[in-house]
Amino acid sequence: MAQYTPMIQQYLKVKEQAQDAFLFFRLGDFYEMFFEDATLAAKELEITLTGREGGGGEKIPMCGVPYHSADNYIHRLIEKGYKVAICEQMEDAATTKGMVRREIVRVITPGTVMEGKTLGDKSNNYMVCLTQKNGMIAISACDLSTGELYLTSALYSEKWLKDEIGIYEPSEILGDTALIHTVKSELMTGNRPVTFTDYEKNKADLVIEQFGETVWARLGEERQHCLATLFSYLHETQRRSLGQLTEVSTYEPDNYMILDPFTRRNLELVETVRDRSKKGSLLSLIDKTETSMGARMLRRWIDKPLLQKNKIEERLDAVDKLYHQFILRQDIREQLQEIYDLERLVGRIAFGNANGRDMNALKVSLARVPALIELCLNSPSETLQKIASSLDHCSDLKELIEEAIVDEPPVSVRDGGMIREGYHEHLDELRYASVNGKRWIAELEAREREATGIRSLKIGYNKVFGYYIEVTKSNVASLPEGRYERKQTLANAERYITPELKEKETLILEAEEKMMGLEYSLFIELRDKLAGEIKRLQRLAEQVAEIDVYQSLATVSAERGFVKPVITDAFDMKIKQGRHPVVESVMRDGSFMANDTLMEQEDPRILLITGPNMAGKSTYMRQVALISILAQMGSFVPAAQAEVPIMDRIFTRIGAGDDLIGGQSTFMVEMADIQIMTEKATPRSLIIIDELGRGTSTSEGMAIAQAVIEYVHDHIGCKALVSTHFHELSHLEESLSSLRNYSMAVQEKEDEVQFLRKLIPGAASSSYGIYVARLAGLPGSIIERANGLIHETMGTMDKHDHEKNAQVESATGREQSAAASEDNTYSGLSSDMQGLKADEYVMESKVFEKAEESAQDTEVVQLSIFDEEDIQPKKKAAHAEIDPAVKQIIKKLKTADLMNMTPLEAMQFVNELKKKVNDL
Ligand SMILES: Nc1ncnc2c1ncn2[C@@H]1O[C@H](COP(=O)(O)OP(=O)(O)OP(=O)(O)O)[C@@H](O)[C@H]1O
Repeated sequence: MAQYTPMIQQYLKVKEQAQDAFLFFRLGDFYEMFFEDATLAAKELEITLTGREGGGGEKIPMCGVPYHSADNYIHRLIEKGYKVAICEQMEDAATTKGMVRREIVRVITPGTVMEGKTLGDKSNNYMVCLTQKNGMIAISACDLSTGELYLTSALYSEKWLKDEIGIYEPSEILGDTALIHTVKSELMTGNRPVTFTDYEKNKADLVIEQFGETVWARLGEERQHCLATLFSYLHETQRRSLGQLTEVSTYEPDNYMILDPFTRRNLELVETVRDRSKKGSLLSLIDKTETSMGARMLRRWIDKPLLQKNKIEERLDAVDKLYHQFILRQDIREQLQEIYDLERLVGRIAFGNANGRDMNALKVSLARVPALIELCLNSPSETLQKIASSLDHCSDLKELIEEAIVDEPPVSVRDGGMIREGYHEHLDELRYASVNGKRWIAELEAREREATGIRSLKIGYNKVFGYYIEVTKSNVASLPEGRYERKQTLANAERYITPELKEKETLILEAEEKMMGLEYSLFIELRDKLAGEIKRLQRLAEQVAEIDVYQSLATVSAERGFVKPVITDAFDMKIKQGRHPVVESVMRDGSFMANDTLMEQEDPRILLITGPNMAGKSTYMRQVALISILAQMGSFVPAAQAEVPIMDRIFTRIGAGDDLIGGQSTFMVEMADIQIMTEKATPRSLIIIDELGRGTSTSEGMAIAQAVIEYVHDHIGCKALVSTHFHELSHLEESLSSLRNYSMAVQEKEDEVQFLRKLIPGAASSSYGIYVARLAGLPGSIIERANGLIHETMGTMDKHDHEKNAQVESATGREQSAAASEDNTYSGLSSDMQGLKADEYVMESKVFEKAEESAQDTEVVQLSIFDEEDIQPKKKAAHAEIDPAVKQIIKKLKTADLMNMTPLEAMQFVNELKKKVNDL
């Protein structure tokens, strides 16, 4: 340390307090960065890296950004997930002897950013804090820019933790090291990077100071601990009081329908699976809100559909009343259009970084409130009337701003020009002095021109010399001697001052300085006054948001022909002519095929849907889920008629290959999810499984699919929609009393297949995979070859007449090998195993209920081999001895009781064996 200059020493001392952040160190008009900060910032911000003598001989890496354009650079770093600590000069450099004191005044982090582009137009920016205590996990989520603060807790469950965090899509997560470690690898959040901070300090007194003893005492211990941790961090980074956090909204996780991150994503509730864009999601379809706080509230409603019938009905009633009132909706929208983002405006006022323009935006917004109240009071909706009659006009606050702030104030709050004339007497006097002084100067210019006869003489001003008289060089000789004191020589001109000019200058500058100081303090006084009324303003923002959401839902429902659902406490779901709102919206008018849904306690409770690829199975299943979600959030639904029971959870397992996360295979993820489903689903849940078991071999996949369906049927007893490409599973209809086969209708004409997109009773007869492959434009040679293979298989199957095999065989190469082998037993397959070290071994296991011939329980093992070149099974020479290791594995498989294993166990067992075969 000693080798460095005092300034660098000071830098290093401050930097110790902000080790995980870039330190923006104020030096005059610049924020400078040094050492590693400088090297990295130069790279990230694409600015020049220089060096500075800092003592110790070597040059210290340095880079800097101008104070006036720092915001832009700060936000670029924040967007990349970094933190930025702002270190300011705490003393006036001009009047301080020695080193100016410097301190960190705020640490801006991705979760605490209050301004700038980083905050998307409408969406929230949450920071989430995770803690655990007494076997409970607590989560608090805070958006400093809007003043929202949510708090909840539950018994320790990793699944719940991930589900809940997924809803907030936080940009920053802090708290308990172990919990952070748990969520870090698998977090399903939006496109933004997430910043993680292990943070375990906590300060209860900060929370008590913020919300009072009573609120504190009402919180459970684990929640207290969580808030105390969050506030400790906020205090450390923001270093000021957080007036915008006026309330803590606690909630119980089981008050809302549970939608895990996979389900939210699969159903494309807020963004699409393909490119994670908002466009194409359910939210973007139903978002006709006019205000940002309305848009955020709508998003919260989608994230957390309600479970209480009366609350849902209250919302539905408001939508219903507006649905039928086109003109009223228009009028309400017109008022809302003029209302700015109240939550963020108010947030900035409380935080202390609102400027004159923010004040005026608030004023303009408040001006719309009386008309909005009037409209709602006269609406036929009791809910809207209720909101309107409790709505606070805040017109006193509007008047305050109106009296104080000019119509077009500047951005900066320090340069004056904000306060209206007549607002403050002394300010007016100072202004008069300054204006008079300037007028005097203008007159002086005219007088000097006349006295000297120099027409081009002018009076100018700069920061260094103040006011001066400027004369071009060619006219200097005409100046009278003695009166002018030369101050500056330019290429073509000379600049002079006179004692008279300097005297006036002092008066003007003093008045201006005082004026700016006074304006600033008047502005702060007004801002503080408004900040003191923040609760009223926040309540107003929330009520405006709610009105906005109702008009949005009503507008969409009317535009898209949605109907009011009947919410029931019963079990049955009855949808007539249901539609997928988003798929329908992108289709030409009328071409979407509506389908009914009927699911009852007894029969049918589970719909097993077969049908070719592209037939519309996924669309159908998703539409049922979306209708439920829309209904429970209080919206109309895309159907001709709908009776919707309240669901506690929608669970979807859609086997798309795009959900590879954390290095797990799709199949592993699928199985882990199914395991959670078996644990969590209740009779009031809706389960949607699309193409279960696709990620593994046919026989395994089908065995698992069957076992899962049986489990859902016998042990969970909830509604389920299951689509499968295993047509063989349709036999389940015979053994499971509440399961019915359905399929998506197709029409065959000669060589053509037409998808009718109609759900019909009964299983599909064919999968038309090859037809779809042709539609997708696969080369003719491949299509021909595939057709050939199918026929070959069919021929072999006929020959063997293996009724039991009909369950497992499909047109893939693997199965052909097994079917074509002489016998599906150990000895029959043995010949295939010889000399195939270089080939891929694929092993499949299948348990048949009963071997018909032997009339006793038997396990049949199939081992088949692919040749890598053409994925075509090849029979190999049958002489050599079987490898003992292979024998062992086969034995193990033969004795394994696969059917009595849980799906996860079965999968692990088979994977283990596969690995052994591969290791041979
Ligand atoms: N009810 C419908 N009316 C009109 N078009 C539909 C309907 N349902 C689906 N489609 C169209 O068919 C396409 C395929 O639908 P979907 O993905 O649901 O089929 P799928 O049977 O699940 O196919 P796969 O098994 O290949 O996933 C959709 O993208 C949509 O354009």
